[in-house]
Amino acid sequence: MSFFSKLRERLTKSSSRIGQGLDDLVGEGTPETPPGRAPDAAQADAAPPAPAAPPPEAPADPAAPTAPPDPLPGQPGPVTPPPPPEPAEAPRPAAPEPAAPPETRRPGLMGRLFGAAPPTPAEPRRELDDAMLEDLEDTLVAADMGVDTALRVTANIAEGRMGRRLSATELKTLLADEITRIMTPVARPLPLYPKTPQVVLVVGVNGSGKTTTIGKLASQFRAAGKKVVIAAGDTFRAAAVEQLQVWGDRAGVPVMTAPEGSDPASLAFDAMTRAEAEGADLLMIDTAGRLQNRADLMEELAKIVRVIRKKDPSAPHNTLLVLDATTGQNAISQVETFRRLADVSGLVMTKLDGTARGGVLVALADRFGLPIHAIGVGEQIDDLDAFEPRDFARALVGLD
Ligand SMILES: Nc1nc2c(ncn2[C@@H]2O[C@H](COP(=O)(O)OP(=O)(O)OP(=O)(O)O)[C@@H](O)[C@H]2O)c(=O)[nH]1
Repeated sequence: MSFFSKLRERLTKSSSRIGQGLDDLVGEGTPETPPGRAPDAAQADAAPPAPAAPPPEAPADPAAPTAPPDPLPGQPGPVTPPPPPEPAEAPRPAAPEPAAPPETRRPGLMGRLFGAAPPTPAEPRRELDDAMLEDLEDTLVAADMGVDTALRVTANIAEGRMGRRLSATELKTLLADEITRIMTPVARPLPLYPKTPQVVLVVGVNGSGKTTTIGKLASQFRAAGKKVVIAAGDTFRAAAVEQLQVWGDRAGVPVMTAPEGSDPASLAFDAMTRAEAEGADLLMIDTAGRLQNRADLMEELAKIVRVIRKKDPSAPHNTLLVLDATTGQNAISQVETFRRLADVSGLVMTKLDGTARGGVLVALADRFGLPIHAIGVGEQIDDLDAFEPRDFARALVGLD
C-alpha cells in the first residue's frame, strides 16, 4: 500500500476533524454559486478579488446580475428567488416538482445531449472575512496546531484573498499548501554517515513508542543491508528490556541487555565495543523515559554520552526524540524538555494512526524546525514511514 493511501486511511480521525471543521466553517457562508463559476483553488487564487464574486446578499435580490442557476431541464427552479418575468430560455415547469438542491451545475451541451454527465452539486462558498478567519483559526487550534502556528497559517491564507468567496475544497487546498510549505524543510530521513558504527541514541517519555520505533527502524535498516545492534538501555524496567528483545527478534537484530538495575552507561559502552568488533553499521541505544526525576534522567543520558565518546568522540551521531502524537500539545513541552536533557537531532512521531491530534506535527515543525525522520502509523513492524509533507498535509485536511 502506498504511503499516502496508508496515511490517509489511518489519519482518519485527524482529517475528519479538520476536514469536517472546514466543511462546517464554509457551510456557514451563503450556499450559492453562480452557474459555471466554480473555479478550483488555483483559479480562485488567480482570480481578481471581490468584483468577480457577488456579495453574500446578492442572491436575495432577483434583479441582481448574478441570477441563480438555471434549473436543469425537467427540474424545478430554485426555491427562494422568483423567476425573472421573461425567462430567456428553458421555461420553468409550471407545476412544482420534487425539490432539487438550489445549486447544481448545468451539464455541458454534450452532457445534456447524451445524458452522460450527472449534475455536479456546486459547493457552498463563504466570503473570506475576519469572521471566517477567526473560525479557521479556531478549527486549526482545535486540531492541535497551536495558537502561534494557527495564526501564522491563517494570516498567510488571508494574504491577498480577503473578500474572495472560497469553497471548502479551495480552503482545504490552500491549507494543505500552507502546511506543506511549513513541513517540507523538516522532512528529512535519518541521515546515514560513512563512519561506523553510527550511534543512534533514542530518547522520549515512557510509552511514546521508543521500543517499537527502534524495532521498526532496525528492521528497515536490516532490509537495506545494514548491520544493526540494539542496546536495551532502559535497565530499570525488565518489561521494557523483554519488549525490546521481542522487537529485536522480529527485526532479526541482536539486542544487548544488562541485569535489571545495572548502569545503562556501562551497557552502552559494552554495546559500542560489540558493535565495533562486529563491524556493525548502526548501534541503536534505547534509553529510559522517566521524566519524574529529570535530574537523574539528565545525568543518566549525559553519562551514556560520556562513555560512548570514549570510543568515538563524535558519537552519538543522532539523538532521536520519539513523540506520541496522541499527547497533542504536550509534545511541544516534551521537545523543550528533551532538548534541555539531550542534544536532540531529529524527531519520530508515533501513533499518527487513529489520533485526531496530528496537527501538532505542524506546530512542532513551525516552532522547532527539527527534522522529522519518520512517522509511526501502527503497531506492526512495517508501520513506520518516511515523512512526506504533501501527502501528510492533504491527509490531514481531509483532501483525497
Ligand atoms: N497505534 C500505534 N501504536 C504504537 C505506535 N508506536 C508504538 N505504539 C504502541 O505504543 C505502546 C508503547 O510503545 P513502546 O514502544 O513500548 O513505547 P516506549 O517508549 O518504548 O515505552 P517504555 O517501554 O514504557 O519506555 C505500545 O503498545 C506500542 O504498540 C504507532 O505508531 N501506532
